Amino acid sequence: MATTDATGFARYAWLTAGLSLLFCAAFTLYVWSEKRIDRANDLRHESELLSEELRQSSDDLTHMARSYAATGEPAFRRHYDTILAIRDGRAPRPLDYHIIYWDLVPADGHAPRADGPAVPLLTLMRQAGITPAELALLAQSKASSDRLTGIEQSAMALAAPHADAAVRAQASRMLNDATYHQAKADIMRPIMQFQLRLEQRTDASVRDAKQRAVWARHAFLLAGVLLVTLLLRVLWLLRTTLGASVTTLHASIARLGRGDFVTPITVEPGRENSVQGWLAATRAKLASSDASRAAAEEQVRYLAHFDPLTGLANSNQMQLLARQAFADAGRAGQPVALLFLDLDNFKDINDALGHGTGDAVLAELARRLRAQLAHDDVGCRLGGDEFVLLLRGAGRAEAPARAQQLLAAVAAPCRIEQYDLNLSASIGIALYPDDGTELELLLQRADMAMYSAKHEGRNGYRLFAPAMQAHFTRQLQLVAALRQALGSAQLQLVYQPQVALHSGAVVGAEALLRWRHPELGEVAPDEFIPAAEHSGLIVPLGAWVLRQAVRQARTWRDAGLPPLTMAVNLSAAQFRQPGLPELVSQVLREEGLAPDCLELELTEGVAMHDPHGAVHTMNSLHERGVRMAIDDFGTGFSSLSYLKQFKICKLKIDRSFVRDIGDNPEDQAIVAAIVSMARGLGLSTISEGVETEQQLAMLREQGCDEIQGYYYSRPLAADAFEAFVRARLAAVRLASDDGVSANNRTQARPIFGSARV
Ligand SMILES: Nc1nc2c(ncn2[C@@H]2O[C@@H]3COP(=O)(O)O[C@H]4[C@@H](O)[C@H](n5cnc6c(=O)[nH]c(N)nc65)O[C@@H]4COP(=O)(O)O[C@H]3[C@H]2O)c(=O)[nH]1
Repeated sequence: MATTDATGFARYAWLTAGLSLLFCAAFTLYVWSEKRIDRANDLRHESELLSEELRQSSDDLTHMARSYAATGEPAFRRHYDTILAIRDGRAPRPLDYHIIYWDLVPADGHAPRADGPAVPLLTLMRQAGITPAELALLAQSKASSDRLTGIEQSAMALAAPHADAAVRAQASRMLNDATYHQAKADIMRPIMQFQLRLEQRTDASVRDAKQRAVWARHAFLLAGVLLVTLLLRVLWLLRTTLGASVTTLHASIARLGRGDFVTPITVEPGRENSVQGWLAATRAKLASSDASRAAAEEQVRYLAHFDPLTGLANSNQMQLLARQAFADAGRAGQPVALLFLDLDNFKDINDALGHGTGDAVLAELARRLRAQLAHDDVGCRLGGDEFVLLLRGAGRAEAPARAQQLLAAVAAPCRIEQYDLNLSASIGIALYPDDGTELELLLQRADMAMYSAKHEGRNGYRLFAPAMQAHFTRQLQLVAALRQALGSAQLQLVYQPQVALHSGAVVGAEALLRWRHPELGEVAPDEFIPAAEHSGLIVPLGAWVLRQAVRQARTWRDAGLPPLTMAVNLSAAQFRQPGLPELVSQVLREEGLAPDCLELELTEGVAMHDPHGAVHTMNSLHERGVRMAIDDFGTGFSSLSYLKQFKICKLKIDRSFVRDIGDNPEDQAIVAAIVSMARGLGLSTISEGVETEQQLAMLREQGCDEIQGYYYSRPLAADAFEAFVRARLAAVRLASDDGVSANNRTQARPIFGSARV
């Protein structure tokens, strides 16, 4: 509708402009017509004056001639000549001189007016716009008058100043006889005819002009009325398009210009689609975007201090709140417990159920934690599944109980979406002021304590102890030294034989890493492997081990040793590397070893941490012909369904079940179950940590396939291992030559079993 109004408005505006032009044209025509009337009248008047001048000059000449004839007064004769000279253009024409000559002749005889140009009367007549026919009449009259001047001149010649009375009387008769009168009449007749014609012609043109003026006036009036009507229409349309008066509109725009989006702009009903309506809508939008901007700013302010997922304070805000809490506690002489809480196995939830569920778990966890906090305690989310809680007034006596409450709250049954989850957390506690007065230090120490809690089985809490600090310092020291040691002679591999129970032959070797540091001395793998895993160094370190072990296997094969399987430990971080299968293939290719000579050992925990990913990686390695074994089997929580899917060939029974197998029926039962299950799944078994003959006998009884342990040999340097294998081979051959089982011969006397390398 507004568009229609605007179009109508434009159309009417153009129409109005056109009509205005028409109005002006009509007005101009009217004025022009009126001027034409005036001009015609002026011309008539001027022409009449000129014709009158001709007649009057003739009369004046007659008077002068008669007066001179009667009186002989020379002045009359002079006047006569002057009139004639002016009429013929020989003397200057006095300014404003028309027909009256007498008023130019005052008593003193001086001319009263200034002189103008000398122009003959006929020339003036010609210039006055008189038609040729009319001019011919005046010329005829002028010619008659000129002829009469001949009679007059003759009469005046007779009446010289000293002429006698009879001569003068004769001269006067010449100027009054019938001939003279006839001549005079010849002058007047054409003038009369001229005046008649002039009258008729002028009347006609005046009539014409009047007629035109009437038309023009009517057109002008009509255009005026129409213009006013159109103007009113245009104004109405303008008002409709604007939707309000110009003043109201101006006020509305001025308000918006000032940034006032709050005061509403009123719109008359039905005028929503007008300029005022649009302004009102724009104001509403601006007001709403203003409100959105304010809300966004508020949100930004909120996000600067709070975690949007849980509504808890973020680390920025925690700094402020912690400083406040420590300052208050410092003044009051009270303790503050800083609890560092980390969900156990949260990564599994995220990986298995997705990040959306993970977020829901974190939100639920935050809700539970908040419910446990006193009003002046502080709850923060540092990021991920890490939370920090500041408990005011909680010292060494109270903090453990509070931590226990929090752990219980976390462990309460939890249903997120369709999942029933068992949540647990590990908490590290650092106390203000005992463990530090600075937030940074307390956080670091609580973090250490939390890691200790994780290390010791999770779902628990630990108070910070200085020993932890020593442990972490040692870990840092080891990591730094290990980084230096990478690729140097400090690192060596040793190889522990793996013996087939049924033949007593060495069928494989497990590669084990050794580190001798020039200052730290021999560092145990149980110490430096976790440090390497923690720091990520295990990835390059593991790659180095893999290449060294594969190279050694190839060297032994080239040296003529019987086929052996080289077992290499894979850490969790290595196993998670997306390029692991490619790396393994590359190393085998470059070192020239058949893939089935390599066996990668993966702990049960690592495999079950992300079973989906493990299946994928194992499939890829299996396709490349590489063998896989599960290390430390029995200590984790393998799901049988996954075990079925894993492309493995061997289970390595953990040494904790072997240690007491001779005396402990439970261990015997476990080992029997593992062996039987492995057979069921088509897997072989190897027992580690076999040290005694009794253990060996029990394992043979249970049907275990292979043995690894000090009973046969400690891990050996490469050349010692080679010697071991050759010696064992010779012993086995000798035994078979004697017809005695190699097992019977060798089991009682392990070879190279004396020194740990
Ligand atoms: N008490 C006893 N122990 C025996 C016996 N036979 C062998 N052992 C020890 O048991 C460990 C077997 O290795 P693991 O279970 O893979 O456990 C290994 C493995 O998890 C890790 N590790 C060692 N080398 C590497 C490596 O190159 N890469 C990775 N990722 N981990 C390694 O360090 C752990 C400890 O290695 P080591 O100290 O070499 O300890 C070795 C070995 O010396 C025995 O009869 N009695």
